[in-house]
Amino acid sequence: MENALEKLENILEKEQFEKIRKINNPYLHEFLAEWIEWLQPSKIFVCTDSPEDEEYVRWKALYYGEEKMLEMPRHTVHYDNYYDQARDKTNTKLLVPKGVTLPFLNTIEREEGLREIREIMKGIMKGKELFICFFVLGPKNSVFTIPAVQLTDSAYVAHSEFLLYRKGYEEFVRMGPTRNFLRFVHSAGELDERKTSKNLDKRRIYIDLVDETVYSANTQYGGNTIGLKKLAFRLTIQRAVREGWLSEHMFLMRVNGPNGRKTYFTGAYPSMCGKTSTAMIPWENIVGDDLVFIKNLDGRARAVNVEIGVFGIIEGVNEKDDPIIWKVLHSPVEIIFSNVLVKDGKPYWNGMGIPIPDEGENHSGKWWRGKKDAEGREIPPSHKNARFTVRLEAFPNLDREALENPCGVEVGGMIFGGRDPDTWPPVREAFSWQHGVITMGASLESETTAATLGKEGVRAFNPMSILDFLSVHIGDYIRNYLEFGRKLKKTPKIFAVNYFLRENGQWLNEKLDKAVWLKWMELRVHGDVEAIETPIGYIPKYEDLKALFKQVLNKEYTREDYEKQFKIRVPELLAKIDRIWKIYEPLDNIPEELFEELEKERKRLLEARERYGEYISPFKFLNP
Ligand SMILES: Nc1nc2c(ncn2[C@@H]2O[C@H](COP(=O)(O)OP(=O)(O)O)[C@@H](O)[C@H]2O)c(=O)[nH]1
Ligand SMILES: C=C(OP(=O)(O)O)C(=O)O
Ligand SMILES: [Mn+2]
Repeated sequence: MENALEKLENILEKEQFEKIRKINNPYLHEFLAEWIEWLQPSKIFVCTDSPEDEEYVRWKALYYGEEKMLEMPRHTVHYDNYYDQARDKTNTKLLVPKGVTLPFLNTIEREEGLREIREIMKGIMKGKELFICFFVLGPKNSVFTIPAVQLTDSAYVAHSEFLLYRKGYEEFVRMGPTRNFLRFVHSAGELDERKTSKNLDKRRIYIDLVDETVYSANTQYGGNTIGLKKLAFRLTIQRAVREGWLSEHMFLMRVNGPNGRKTYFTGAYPSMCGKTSTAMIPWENIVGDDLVFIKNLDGRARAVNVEIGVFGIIEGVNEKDDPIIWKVLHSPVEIIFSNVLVKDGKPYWNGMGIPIPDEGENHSGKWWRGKKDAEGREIPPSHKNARFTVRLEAFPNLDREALENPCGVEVGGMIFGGRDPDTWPPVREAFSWQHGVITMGASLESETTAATLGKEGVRAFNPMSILDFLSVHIGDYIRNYLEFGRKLKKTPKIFAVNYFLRENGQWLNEKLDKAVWLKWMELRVHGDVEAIETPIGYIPKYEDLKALFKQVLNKEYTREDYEKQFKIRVPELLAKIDRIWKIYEPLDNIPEELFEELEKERKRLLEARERYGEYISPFKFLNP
C-alpha cells in the first residue's frame, strides 16, 4: 500500500512536495493526504516561513477577488456575506463521545458530526486552490508554544493568519514526528459573484476534541474561520484544564505605575465589550488584545499573548477616543478592513467621527443611504461587527519585549468585566483569589452583542467571558482555576470592571474613564492606596479617584458622579446572586466553594441592607 508521503508526492507539484517532505512527520503527512483527497482542490500551495510564500498568499487574495486594494498602499478590503457577519453559535458544535453532554454548549455525537461535516466538505474545493499553512500559538521555543496547521481555500483566511500569528513551518521541521499539533480544515465553499460564501444553510463549525481538529465550512467571517483564533481556543481550553494552566479570552497589557513601575494586567471581557479598546489606551502599553495563555512558572502566574496581531472591531474607532488605532488605520501598514463602507478607495465606518459618504460599496453590495435589506431594516454604512486586521508591530504603544519574551510576563492583576447596565460598580477588587474567581469571573453576565448572530442587548451568563468557547465541563473549568491559584506562591489580584452602567438611557461613564480604573488597580496591586471595604469587595476612595482623574485625564471628578457610579445596588446584586445560583445549582460537578462564596456574599449584602438600606452610598462604608 502506498504510504501518505507517496500519495502526497503524486498529488502535489514538485516544488510544493519538497516543502512537505522537509517536515519529517508521518502524522502530518497522513492528515494532509487524507484531507487533500477528500477536499479535491484543483491546486495546492504550501506556505513556508519565507516572505515570498506570504506574498503569494497576499497576492492570491486579490487575484481571487476575496480582497480588493484600497487607495492607501498595503490596505485591502474584504467582504463577508451579508448574513455571515458574526460568529454562528447555532451551527458551532463540539463533537463529543456518545453519552457525554456539556452544559450550555451545542454538542453532537462525534461519529454523527464527523459524518455530517465530511459529507458537506466532500469535494468542496473543486476548482479552488488549497493553502496549507503552518503557525504557532504563543511565542516560539517556549513552554507556551503550540503548533498548528491550517488547510483553507480562502486566501483571505490565510492572509489574516499571517498578520495574526507567528509563522510555524520551521517549527514543524524542527519538531519532526509528533502528533502534538492542532489541525484546522476550512472551506469558504461555493462563492457568489461578490466572492462571499453562498451556501450559508450548510455553514458548520465542528470542533473535534478527540483529534484536536476543527472543521469550518461555508463561511468566511473571521470568528468562524481563522483557525488559530476562536477555533483553536476551544482546543487549548481543553488542554489547559487537562494540564493545569489557563487558556483565556483576555487582553494582556502593561499599566505604567509611579517611577517607571511596570505592572501587567489581563482582562477578560466578552466579545465587543472593550478588550481591544482597553489594551489600546495610549499612555499604557499593549501586549495582546484577545487571547492569553497563563502558566505557573516558578510559583508566579506568567502570561503570553497567543497572537501577534489584532482582529479588532472598527465601529466607533475615532480620533479622539482611540488616537493610536486611528493613526495606525491611516498609515500605510498592512491592514485588511472587513465589512466597511468603501468610496473612492477609502474605508469608512459607523461612529468614526467624520462625515461618511451617502453611497459606496459595503457588506450589502452597492450601498446608498436609506437602503433596506430583505427584512426591511435600514442598512448602516458599515456592519457593527466590521473589523480591521493588523499586526501589533504597527502600534507605537506595543510592549515588544513582553510580546517576545518566551517566559511571558508576570501577571499583577486579572480583570473581569462585561456589559452590565445596572449591577456592578465601575471597578472593584476581590477579597481573595477564590472570591474573585467565583463572584467576579464565574458570575460574569453581559448583554449580548453583534459579535454573535442573534438578538443584541440580552443579559446573558458568560463566566470568564468564555462561555461560547468552553469545551470542558464548567465545573472542571472552575476547579482548575481555583487550583491554579492555590498552587501559586504569589497570586495576582483579581478585579472586576463595568464600563457600561446606564441610568435613564445615559452611560454613567465616558470611554476613557477606564484609564483611571487601570491606574487605581495598578496602585492596589502594590498596596499604594487604601480602599473601602464593601460587601462585594474593595472599591476606590473618592479622593484617590479625584486625584487620578485630574492626573490622568485632567478632568474634575465630582462627589456626585462618584456616588452615582459606586453606590452599592443591593437589590440588583442580590438578584444577580440568585440568578447565578440557579444556573449552577442543577449542574453536577460544581466545586462546593462556589456556593460557599456566593452564600457569604449574599449574607454580607443582607447585613448591609439591614444597616443602610437598599442603595448604599460608598461614603457610608467609610464612616459607619
Ligand atoms: N459605552 C462604552 N462603550 C465602550 C467602552 N469601551 C469600548 N466600548 C465599545 O465597545 C465596543 C467593542 O469594543 P472592543 O474594545 O473592540 O471589544 P473587544 O471585542 O472585547 O475587543 C466598541 O464599539 C467600543 O466603542 C466604554 O468604556 N464605554
Ligand atoms: C473574533 C472575535 O473576538 P472578539 O470579538 O473578542 O474580538 C469574535 O468574537 O468573533
Ligand atoms: Mn477584540
